[in-house]
Amino acid sequence: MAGRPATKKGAAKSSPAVSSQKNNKRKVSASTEPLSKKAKVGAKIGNGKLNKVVPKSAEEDSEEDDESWAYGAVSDSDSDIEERDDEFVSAEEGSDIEVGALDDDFLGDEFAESDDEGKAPGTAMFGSDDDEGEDEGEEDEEDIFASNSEDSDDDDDMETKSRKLDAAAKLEAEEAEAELQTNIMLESDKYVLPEDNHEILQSTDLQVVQARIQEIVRVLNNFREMREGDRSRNDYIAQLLKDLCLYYGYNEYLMEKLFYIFPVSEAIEFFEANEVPRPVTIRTNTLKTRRRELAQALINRGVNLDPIGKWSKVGLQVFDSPVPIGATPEYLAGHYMLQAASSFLPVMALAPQEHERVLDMASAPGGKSTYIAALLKNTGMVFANDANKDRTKSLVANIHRLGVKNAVVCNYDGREFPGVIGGFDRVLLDAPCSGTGVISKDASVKTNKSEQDFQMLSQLQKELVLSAIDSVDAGSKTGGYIVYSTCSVTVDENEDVVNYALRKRPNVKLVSTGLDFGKEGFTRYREKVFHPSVSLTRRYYPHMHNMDGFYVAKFKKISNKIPKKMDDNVDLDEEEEFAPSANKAGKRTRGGKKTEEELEKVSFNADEDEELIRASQAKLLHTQKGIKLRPKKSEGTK
Ligand SMILES: C[S@@+](CC[C@H](N)C(=O)[O-])C[C@H]1O[C@@H](n2cnc3c(N)ncnc32)[C@H](O)[C@@H]1O
Repeated sequence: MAGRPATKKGAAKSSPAVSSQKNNKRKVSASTEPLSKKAKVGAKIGNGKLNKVVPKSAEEDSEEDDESWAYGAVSDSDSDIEERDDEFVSAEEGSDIEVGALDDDFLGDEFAESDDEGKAPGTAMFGSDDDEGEDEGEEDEEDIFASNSEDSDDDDDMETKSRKLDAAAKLEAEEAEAELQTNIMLESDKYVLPEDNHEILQSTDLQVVQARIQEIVRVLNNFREMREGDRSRNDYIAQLLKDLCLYYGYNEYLMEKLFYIFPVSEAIEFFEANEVPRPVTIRTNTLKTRRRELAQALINRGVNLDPIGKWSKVGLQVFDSPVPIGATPEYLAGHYMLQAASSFLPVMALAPQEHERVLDMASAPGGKSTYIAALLKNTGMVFANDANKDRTKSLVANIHRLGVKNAVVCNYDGREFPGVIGGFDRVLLDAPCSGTGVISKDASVKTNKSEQDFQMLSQLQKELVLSAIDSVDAGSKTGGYIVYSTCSVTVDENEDVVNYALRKRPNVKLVSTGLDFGKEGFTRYREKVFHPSVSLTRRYYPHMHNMDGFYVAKFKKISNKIPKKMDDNVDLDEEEEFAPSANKAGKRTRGGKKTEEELEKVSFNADEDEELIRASQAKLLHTQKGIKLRPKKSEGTK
C-alpha cells in the first residue's frame, strides 16, 4: 500500500472528545472558530467512549428549500451522479433549531482551521469585509452578545475547569507515553488479528468492532512494539478498513479513499465528526441590515446566538431558537441567509470588488451569489448560472428575498462558457462534487458513490475549471481571479483538478486564498505528486474546524493567451513565457459568441481526455434528450 500524504507536524493530534449531538449548544461546544483546544470534535474511539449516532434519514427535496450543493452535472435521476437539493437540516436529532419551511440555501459547504493549533485565526483577513462597514460598533456588538449570554460566567468557569482538565489529561498522557517507553512490552499487549475471515465477518456486534478498531489503532500507532509476529502494517490496515466500514456504514471504496487522506487516528476523528451535526450558521445580508441589528432582532425573539468567529464579520452561529430560524420575519425580509460557515470561504477568497463583473458558474440556490452581490454592494454585475433549471427557481427566489439588484440568472452548462459570455473580472466555480465534506448532512454519500462517480465528477470538474479560467479577463484592472471550491475532501476532486488546470492552462498560477486558516492542500498524495504551489490551496475538515469538509483554491490569470500545444510536461516555472499582453486582453468577446480563434484557444482536445469527454457528452445527450449514441468503433474493430 502506498504511503500516506505528508502532513504537518501536529496536525494529527488526537484530542479529547467534546462532541456530542448537542454540539450546537453554547454550553457544550465552542463557536465555529476553527477548532483548536476548544470544541474539537473528538476521537471518541481513542478514548473508548465511542458514541454511535444514528445517521439522519435523507432529506426530502424541496423546491423552496434547496440548498446549495454538490453534485451532478446536468444529469437527471438515472445518472450516476445525482443532483440533489440539500437543504438545511431542520429539526435534526440533537438539534433544537427548527429551520422551518422556508429555509434555503444551506449548502453542503463547510469550514476551516488554523494551521497552528491553538492559534486564533486573524481578524482582518479581507479588505472587502472591511468595506461592509462592520467595523464601527464592534463594541456594541460585544455588548449585545454579552447580554445575550446568560452563561458567560459559567463559561468562564467552565473554561477554567476545562483548562485544568486539559492540563491533567496532558500530564496523564505524557506519563502514559513515558511508561510505554520504559515498560517491557507484554505479549498480551499485542493485538492478535483474527485469523479467519469468517470470524471477522460474523463479528458484526458494534461493540466488538469498536473494541477491535481501538486495538488496531493502538497497534498502528506503535507498530514496531505492538505488532504480532511478522504481521505487516497492511494486514492491520485491511482489518481496520473492514471494521470502519462496518462501524460507520461506508462502502469500501469510499472508506479507503477517505482513510488515506489522514493519519490513522485523525481518520477516526474525521469519521466520528461526520456522525455529528455541524453548528447552525447564518450570514447577515449587508444589503439590508448590519450584523448587530440582526443579532439584536433575533435575540429579542429569544434566539441564542453568537458571532461565528473572528474570521467573519457577517456570520452568526445559532445555538438554539424558540422559533423556526428559516421562517422568522427577519428571514422573510431577507436580512439573512441560512448558510453553512464553510460556504462563506470561497466568496471571501474571491474578494469581489465594487463595480466588477463576476460569474458564479454553478450558483444555485445562490448562497454564494448573494454574498458576492452583497460584497459588490449591488454595483457591477453577478452572473448567477446553474445548469439545473429547477434549481434556478430557488436561486431567483433568494435573489429577490435578499434585495439583490445586480444579478443576471442564467441556465447554461458551465462548460459552454466563455462561449456564452466571457471577459469577467472574477469567476467562482463552486463545483458539483461528491459531497464527502457534508456527510453529516447527508449520510447517503457513505454508500452511494462508486469509483465511476468519482471519475465522472473529476472529469466534469476539470472541464468546468478550464471554462472558468477561460471566462476571466487577465487584463482586468481590478481582478483576473478564479476561485475553485468543493464541499468534498477527496484529492481527485480537489488538488488533482487544480493541478490539471495548472498543466492545461499555464496562463494561470495559484495564489494565496487570503484565508488565514485551513490546512494546506497536498503536494503529494499516495502515488501522485502535484505542483508545489498547490500548497497554497486550503482544506477544511469537520473534525478540525467544526465546519463541513471543504476545499478552496484561488488562481490568478496572467495572460489571455493559451499556448497552442498544451504539453503536460510544461514547466510551470516558465510561465513568464505566457506573460500577459495588455492589448490582447481587451480583445476578449464580451457578451458575444466566441470567435474562431477563441474557440480554438479554449478547445479541450488533449488525446488523453477524448474518450472521457465523449462518454460524458453521450451521457448528457442520453439524460437530457433521450438520444443514445452508438459506442465508437475503435480502430481495427469491424
Ligand atoms: C455545490 S452546488 C452550488 C452551490 C452554490 N454555489 C451556492 O452557494 O448556493 C453545485 C451546483 O452545480 C450545478 N451544476 C452541476 N453541473 C453543472 C454544470 N455542468 N454547469 C453548471 N452548473 C452545474 C448543480 O446544479 C448545483 O446547483
